[in-house]
Amino acid sequence: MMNQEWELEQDRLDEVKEKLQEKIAELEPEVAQLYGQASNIRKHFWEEVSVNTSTDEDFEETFFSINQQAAILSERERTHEKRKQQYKSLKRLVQSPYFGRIDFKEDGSNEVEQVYIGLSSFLASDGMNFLVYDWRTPVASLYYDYSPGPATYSTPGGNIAGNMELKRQYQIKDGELMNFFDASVTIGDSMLQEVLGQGANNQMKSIVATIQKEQNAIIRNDSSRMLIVQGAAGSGKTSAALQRAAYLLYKHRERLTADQIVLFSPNPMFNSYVSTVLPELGEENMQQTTFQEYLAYWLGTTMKLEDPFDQIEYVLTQEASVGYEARMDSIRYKASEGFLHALRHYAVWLNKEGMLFKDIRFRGTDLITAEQMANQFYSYDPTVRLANRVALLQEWLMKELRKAARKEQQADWVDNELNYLDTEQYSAAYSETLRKFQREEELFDVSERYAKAIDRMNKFANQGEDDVFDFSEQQEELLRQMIVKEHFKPLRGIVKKYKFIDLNGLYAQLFNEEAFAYGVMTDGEDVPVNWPGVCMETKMKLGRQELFYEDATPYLFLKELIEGSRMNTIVRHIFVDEGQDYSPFQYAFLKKLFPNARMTVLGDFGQAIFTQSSKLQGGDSPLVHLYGEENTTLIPLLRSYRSTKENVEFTKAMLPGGEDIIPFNRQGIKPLITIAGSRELLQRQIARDIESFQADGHTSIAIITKTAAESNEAYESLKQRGITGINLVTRETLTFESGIMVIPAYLAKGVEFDAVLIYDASAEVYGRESERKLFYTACTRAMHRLNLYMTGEWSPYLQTLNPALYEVQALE
Ligand SMILES: Nc1ncnc2c1ncn2[C@@H]1O[C@H](COP(=O)(O)OP(=O)(O)OP(=O)(O)O)[C@@H](O)[C@H]1O
Repeated sequence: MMNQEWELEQDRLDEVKEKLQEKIAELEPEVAQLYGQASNIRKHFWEEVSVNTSTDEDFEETFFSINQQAAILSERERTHEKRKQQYKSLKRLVQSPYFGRIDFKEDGSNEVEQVYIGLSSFLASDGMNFLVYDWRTPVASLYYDYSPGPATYSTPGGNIAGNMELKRQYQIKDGELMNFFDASVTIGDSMLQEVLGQGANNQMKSIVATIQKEQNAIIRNDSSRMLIVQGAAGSGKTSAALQRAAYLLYKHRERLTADQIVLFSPNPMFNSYVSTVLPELGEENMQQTTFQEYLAYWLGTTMKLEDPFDQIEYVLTQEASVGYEARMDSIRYKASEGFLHALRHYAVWLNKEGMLFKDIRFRGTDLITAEQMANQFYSYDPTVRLANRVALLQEWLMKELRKAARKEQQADWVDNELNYLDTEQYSAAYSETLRKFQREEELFDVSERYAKAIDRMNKFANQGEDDVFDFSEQQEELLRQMIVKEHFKPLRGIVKKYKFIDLNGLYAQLFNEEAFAYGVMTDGEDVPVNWPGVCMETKMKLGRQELFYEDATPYLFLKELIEGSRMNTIVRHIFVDEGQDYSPFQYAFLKKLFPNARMTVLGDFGQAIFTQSSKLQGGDSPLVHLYGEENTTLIPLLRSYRSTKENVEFTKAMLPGGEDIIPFNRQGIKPLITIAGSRELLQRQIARDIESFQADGHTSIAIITKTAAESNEAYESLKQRGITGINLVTRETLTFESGIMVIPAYLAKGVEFDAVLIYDASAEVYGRESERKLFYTACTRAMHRLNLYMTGEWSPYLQTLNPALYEVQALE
């Protein structure tokens, strides 16, 4: 029986491969021509944002119409692109045409349909018969959601119910059938066992062949504005996110393109780690960025920004320094919803009083003073929103500048500049001036006058010498205008770029030591305990034109309350990975920045290593408040796939609430705790263990440290001990390489290794309760092997563990 089945499957595979080859041969000549044409993907999506000075609705509408035009224009390009894509996916299919099959009998029908599922659909030449169904088609969801028996799937036309008679998984490599299993006869998921048993890679893999039911729910969710996934370490959050992006691109292929999806990653290295998944699935990559990149784009030219890794280094290493407690208070407070409300109220208060401006000066004197600006500003109708008033003031300032420029034209310094010109220079400057004028907006006004001048000249030709028009006088006037205009250019720049607003002053004004004043400005917000310290730290940093990481987003938030919000209406989906690491502020920001986007947040509060973290679920989750409970779906993931059962049992035991985590049943070796009598012994043992891991065939090995300084120490000591090919990963590292690496825990977020060595797990290093999650994050990076080393007292997180969960060895 089995042999017969095997033959049938083999024959079918051969047939499909042959048809695929035929189709490839047919497309080849056409595609050869199209190659070399670069795809046209938008790189900096925020360059396309615009300032909103009117109502949100107005703007959305304008943008919508612009979008439509752009869509038509790019349609042609897309057709070419589709051809190339089709060709590429056929090439991929030939290697492995499908990975699954279900036999489905629809209720009321006598026929059993065989549905083969692969990376993309492939139709027989009659155009009717699906030889392979794309894994994202509605019918394919049966494969992920059901075991044989009654099953239902939904289509745009409604639900279809029936009976699944068979569910089969295939392993096809390089076009060869290696194996297949029927779900009804295999115990456990052997396919998944095999995939998870493999080594870690420096690139994330696609998981389409083994997507689990609860992951499928994330991938195919297409109704909620906000989808939150709270998932244990290694539960496949990032994997699900990437397959979800591929799913959305497929489902909405007529109107959604890859550049309308943006992924926010924890660091640039992570971007490189996940960048191959979508292309592997036959889709163009989505846009990937980090929040820091966004901050730097808008603030980086005027302020020196601290990044989140500087901040965490400070938090982890500077406990003994003066002002530490105040800074911690400050970080917590500035990430809170309370501060968000405070800033919103502050903008309302500024409508009545307190706006701060900067004098506009010219050649050493005040042209328009801050006081004049304030008077003008507060003369506008008080019901006009802050940003709109600023826009009015901006217009007024432009007008004032034009007035001042006219006055300035007769000034002595202009005479001086004119006098420097000899005849030749003079006429060259004149024609240059004219040319410039013709290019500029004010052309109308000037050319009108010029036309009049020509007119008068013509009259002069007719009327004789008496009525001589002094052409040189006109030339001079034009030149004077131009000279002043050139000198006023920076002033216009100040106005256009809102530099007449004292933003630093406005932000600093909030941090007036008097809690009472703060309450007045923010409609009664309370201040944190260490308020004077918070105020001092903040103002000191601002005074140096620098911003702490915790200040950068609120500062930008205030800037936008004043200047108008920037928004991008093109992007339709945002994915935020490691979502627990973002503050409520950052979420408020993303919501504002992408008004037309749905948000998918993936995270794990168990790995919340930053002080400003947000809870993902529960009544106090800022994420649930963002779009309201009715628009939010929460999907928990409790099964952990990355690590062996032994590793998961060990790590979950140190996490409060970890008892809910369910390890995938993959057997391995218990974590090993090595206690060394000295640092020397510890380092020597680490070097030995690395070699033995390598001998066992583990290619990706990470020595995980707490801080950058510890990383340096580990790196140097291993080099000295003759371990070669080690990469020291710092926050500047852009690509994720496999091999041996030394890496601080906060940079190892989201990635995984065959073997993890925790460089120093003693209480001296991981002693504070606040660092428990950092430790947990580090340990959960291990797929197969986890070793921990220490010289002194054990970290308290380990002391309380059941000794049956680990092995211990002591070195003297
Ligand atoms: N359904 C699946 N089939 C095969 N492999 C899977 C599946 N789900 C998860 N994995 C694997 O488990 C590992 C962890 O997945 P992933 O990195 O997506 O988890 P995560 O929840 O984002 O983890 P963390 O929060 O710890 O960063 C990866 O190697 C991934 O390929």
